Amino acid sequence: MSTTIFEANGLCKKYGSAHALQDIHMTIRQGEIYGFIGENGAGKTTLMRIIGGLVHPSSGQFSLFGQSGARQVNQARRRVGFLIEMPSLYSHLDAEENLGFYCRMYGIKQRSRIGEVLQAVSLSDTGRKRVSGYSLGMRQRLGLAIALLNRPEFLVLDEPINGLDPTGIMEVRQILEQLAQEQGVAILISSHILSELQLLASRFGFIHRGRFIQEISASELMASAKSKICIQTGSKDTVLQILREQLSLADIAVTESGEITLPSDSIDMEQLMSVLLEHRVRLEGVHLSAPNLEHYYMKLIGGGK
Ligand SMILES: Nc1ncnc2c1ncn2[C@@H]1O[C@H](COP(=O)(O)OP(=O)(O)OP(=O)(O)O)[C@@H](O)[C@H]1O
Repeated sequence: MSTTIFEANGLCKKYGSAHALQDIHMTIRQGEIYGFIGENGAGKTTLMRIIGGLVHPSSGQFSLFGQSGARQVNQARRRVGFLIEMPSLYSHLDAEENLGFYCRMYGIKQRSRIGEVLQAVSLSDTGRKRVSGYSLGMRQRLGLAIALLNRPEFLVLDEPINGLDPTGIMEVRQILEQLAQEQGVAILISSHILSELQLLASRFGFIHRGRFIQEISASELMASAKSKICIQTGSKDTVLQILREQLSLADIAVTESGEITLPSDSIDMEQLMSVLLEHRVRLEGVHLSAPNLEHYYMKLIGGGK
């Protein structure tokens, strides 16, 4: 079992009488990418702010790198990189100058680190361009570069792929995967883009209205539901008849959008295709759908069918 990096025990945060977080228990281990999922206002940022020392819990405890005393936790925070909301960027300065400011703030003397993090987030070629001319995606990447400056062993990233285009999202995924796999960095990441989190994270924690409702590993997610064959066709009745009567298949369903689904292990895909084509049915699409984080989440919070 790898080292515990962060552990929360009964963490609560109240704003007035409103609970932003209630009785949170969770553990994040070295080298894992932990996807933190919840609706707007669920409490994700609040937990991250607690880790960053920006907010104090109302009750409960947490440890960081095994440290739980206030002074020791503060020391331990030096080993963490944070991207919580957008960091303050000086818009009249370029990327290098902004990073230089944070180096001074963190007491990082090694100037070559600036070039390394700029390269890591693909901003090396921005030259003297001022941050005021940056796109949202470039600002996000500069924010990530700031979080990487201190060579963190734990990264806390609140919606780091917000505003990135598909290439930017893929680049960030590659950076994070590399950090976790090659350097054993633990990563806590929140995002509303669940399809991307599913590609990235090895474990998922679900929070709903301030309560931690479930945790599941990537492999448990894959085992949570059978993958399905999905058929889109203009000859729905004929296809249903073939599947039920000729192929004697059970467990066939029709979705609201008219797609026919059946368990992928009930028939060989090639056999299915050849029978359907033999009957000259009009096929608009046939694909395999794997268990999906979005469906899992919707079901979990009672929003799915
Ligand atoms: N400073 C504050 N004062 C009062 N209430 C707050 C404060 N900060 C957060 N809250 C409340 O705490 C709850 C949790 O907010 P939080 O920002 O942690 O949610 P979130 O899961 O990060 O949401 P989002 O996905 O929108 O970022 C919300 O109801 C929010 O309104």
